[in-house]
Amino acid sequence: MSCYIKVYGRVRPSTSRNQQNALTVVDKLRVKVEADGRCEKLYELHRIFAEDIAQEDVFTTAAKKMVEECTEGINGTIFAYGQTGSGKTHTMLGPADSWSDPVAKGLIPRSVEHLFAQLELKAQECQKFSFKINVEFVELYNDDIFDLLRSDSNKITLRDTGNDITLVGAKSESVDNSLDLMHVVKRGWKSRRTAATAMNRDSSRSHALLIIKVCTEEVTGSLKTNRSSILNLVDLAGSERQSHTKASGERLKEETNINSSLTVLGRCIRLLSKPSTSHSFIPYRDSHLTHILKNSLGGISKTAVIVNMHPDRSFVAESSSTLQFAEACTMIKNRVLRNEVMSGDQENSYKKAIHELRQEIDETRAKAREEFARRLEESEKNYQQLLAESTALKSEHTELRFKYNVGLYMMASGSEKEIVRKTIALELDATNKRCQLLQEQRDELRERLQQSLNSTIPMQTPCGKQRRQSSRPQRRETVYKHSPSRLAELAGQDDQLHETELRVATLENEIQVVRAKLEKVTEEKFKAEEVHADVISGEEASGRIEEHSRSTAHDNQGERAEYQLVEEGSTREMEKHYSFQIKNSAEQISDLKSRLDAYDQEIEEARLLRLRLEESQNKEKELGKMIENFRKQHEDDHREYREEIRRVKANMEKELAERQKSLDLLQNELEKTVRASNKQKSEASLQFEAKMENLKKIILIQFLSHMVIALSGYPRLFAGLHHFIEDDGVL
Ligand SMILES: Nc1ncnc2c1ncn2[C@@H]1O[C@H](COP(=O)(O)OP(=O)(O)OP(=O)(O)O)[C@@H](O)[C@H]1O
Repeated sequence: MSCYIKVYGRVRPSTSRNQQNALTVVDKLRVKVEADGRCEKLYELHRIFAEDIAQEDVFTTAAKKMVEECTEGINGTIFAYGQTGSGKTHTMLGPADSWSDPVAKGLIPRSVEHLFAQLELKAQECQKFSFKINVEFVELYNDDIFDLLRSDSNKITLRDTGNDITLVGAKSESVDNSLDLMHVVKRGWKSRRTAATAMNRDSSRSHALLIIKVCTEEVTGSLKTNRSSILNLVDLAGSERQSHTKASGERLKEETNINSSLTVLGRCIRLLSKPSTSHSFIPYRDSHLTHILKNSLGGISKTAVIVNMHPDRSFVAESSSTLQFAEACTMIKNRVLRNEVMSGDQENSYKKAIHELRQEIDETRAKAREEFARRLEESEKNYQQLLAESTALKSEHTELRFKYNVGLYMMASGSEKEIVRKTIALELDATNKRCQLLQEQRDELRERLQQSLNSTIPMQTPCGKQRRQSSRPQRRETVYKHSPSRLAELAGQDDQLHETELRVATLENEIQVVRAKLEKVTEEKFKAEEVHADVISGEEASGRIEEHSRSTAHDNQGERAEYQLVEEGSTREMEKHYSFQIKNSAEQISDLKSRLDAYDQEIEEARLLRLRLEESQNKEKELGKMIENFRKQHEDDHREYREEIRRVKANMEKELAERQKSLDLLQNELEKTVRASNKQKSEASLQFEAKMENLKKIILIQFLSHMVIALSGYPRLFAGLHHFIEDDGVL
C-alpha cells in the first residue's frame, strides 16, 4: 500500500502586537502569505491549524490514527519542522512543565497515552494478547548522535541494513505503561541541549528523536501473529538566521550545523517530491538526520509533518521557505508495509481461515438479507406513499366531481344532488327528447300560423302585411337540452302554446265558415245575374219585352239596388268583423312571437347549460386520464424497484457463490495438504520401520559378532550357536 506524506501547517500566536501578520489562515486547508501587501501566495496543505487551535485537535488530526496503526504493525513517523521559536516543541511536547496538563500537553504525551490505551483495549478484546514496548531517546547535536537516556557521552553509530536503520549503542528501555514512558521522556529531555537565544529563551540546539518500538503477539487458536512497528516522534531544531539570532561562538557553530542538516533534509525532500527522480540517488547519508529518517521519507512508513510558522511580518521569508518545504513534502509517496508474522499449525490456521471465511459469508448473507429487507421496506414505503398520493388525487377528483354535482344541484333546484348525479344521464336523454318534441311542436305551430296568415292575406291591412314581412328570418335548427326545472316551466308554456294553437284553429274554422258564407253570397249573385241576362236576351215581344223590360228593369233596378244594398251592408259588416278578427289574430301572432322569443331564450340557456355539462365531462375525462397516467407511473416505479431489488439480490448471490467457490478451493487445498501430509507421514513411518528393522539387524549382528568373539574359546558352544543361527535364519 502506498500513501502520501501528510503535511499539516500550524501558525503560532503573534509575539508582537504592533506588527501586522504576514500569514492569514484562509480556511482549514489554505494559508496566505503576504509580503508588504505586494505579492501574496496561497499554500494548500492537508490541514492548517490556526493560532487558536487546541492541542487535542492537533493530536486527533495528525497523530491519533497513526498511533493506532502502530499497534497493527505499521511504522509511523511524526516530525515538527519550522524556524526557531515557531512552536515545534510546543506542538510535540507542550509548554514546559505542562506535559501532564490535560489541555496544554502536546502530541508526544497524548500519543504515548493513546498507544497504551489502544494496547490495553486489544488485550481485553483478544484472549491471548501481549505486548512489549521499548523506547530509545537520542539527539543529533552538531551532526553527532547522543543518547539522552545515558549519562555518559558515548556517541552512537548508525547501522543501515536496507529496510532497518538501527542505532548501535543506544539504550533501549522497556516500559509497561504510559507513565513509565513519559518518565523516560522527561529524564531524557533533561539531557537535551537547549539554550537561550535572541529568538527563544529555551531554544533546542539539537534534533530530538523519541523512538518507540512496539511488539505485539496475538494468539488465536493455534495461530500466532507477531507484529512489530516503530513510532518515531521527532522534534527538530529550528532553522535560524544569524541576523535574527545574533549568535556567535558556540551558538553560531550549533546554528551552522542545524542549518546544514536541515538543508540536507530539504534537498532530500525536494528530490523525493519530483516524480522524475523517484529512482535516482537520494543523499540520505549526507546527514545523520536524513539517514535516520530514511524510512520515513519515501520509505516504508507512514509519515506526518507538522510545519510550524511564525505569523509576524518580520519572519515572512522563513514562513515562505517553511511552506515551500511543506508543499514539497506533500508530493512524497511512501510504501507502507505491515510488519506481521504468522506462525502455528498450518492445518489449524487453514481451518481457522475457513471458519473465518464462513463467518464472513454468514455475515455477508445476513447483511444482504438486512439490505434486502431494508430495500423492500423502502419500496413498500414508496408504494404506500404513491398509494397515498393516488388516494389524494382520487379524493381531489371526487371533490371536483362533488363541486360539479353541487353546480348541477344548484341548477336542478329541488332535486337531491345524489339523485341528480345518478339520473343525470337519463335526464339529459329525456331533456333532449322533450326539446326535440318542443321544437317539432313549435315548427308545426309556425307552419300552421303561416298557413293561417296566408289564408288571411287578402283581408290583411298593409300595415299587417308589412309586420308579417318584417318578421325575423327563420332560426337555425339546434337541438338543445333543458334542466328539469326549466322543462317544467316549458311544459307550462307548452300548454299555453297548445291553448293558443286551439284558438288559432278555432279562428281558422271561423275564417273557413266566413269564407264559405262569402262564396255562397257570391254564387247567388252570379245566379241572379245569369237569370237577368236570360230575360234580357228573349226575341219575343220586344215592345213588351221593352216595356216589360222597362218595368222589369224598373223592378230589377229596385231589386238590384236592394240586393246591392244588402250585399254592401253584409260586406261592410263582414269586413268589420274580419278586420276585428285579423286584429285579434295579429295580436295573438305577436303574443306567439314573443313566446317564441322566450322559447328561444330558454333554448339558448339550455345550450349554455349543455356546454357547461360537456366541460365538466371533459374535466372528468382529463382527471381520469391523469389518474390512469399516475397509476401507470406508479406501476413503472414499482417495477423498477422490484428490478433493482432483484439486481441487488443477484449480485449478492453472485458474491456469495464466488465466496463459496473460494471456500471450496481452500477446502480442496486443505484436503490436498492433509493428503500430502498423511502420505508424508506414512512414508516417514515406513522409512522409520525400515530403519528400525535395519538397526535391529545391525544390533543383532553386532551382538552375535561379540558373542562369536566371546565364545571363540568354547568351540562346542560356538558350533551350537552357529546351528541355532542357521536354523532360525537370523542372518
Ligand atoms: N501555538 C502556540 N501557542 C502558545 N504558545 C506558543 C505556541 N507556539 C509556541 N509558543 C510559545 O513560543 C515559545 C517558543 O516555542 P517553542 O520552544 O515551541 O519553539 P520551537 O520552534 O521549538 O523553537 P526552537 O526551534 O528554538 O526550539 C514558547 O514559549 C512556546 O510556549
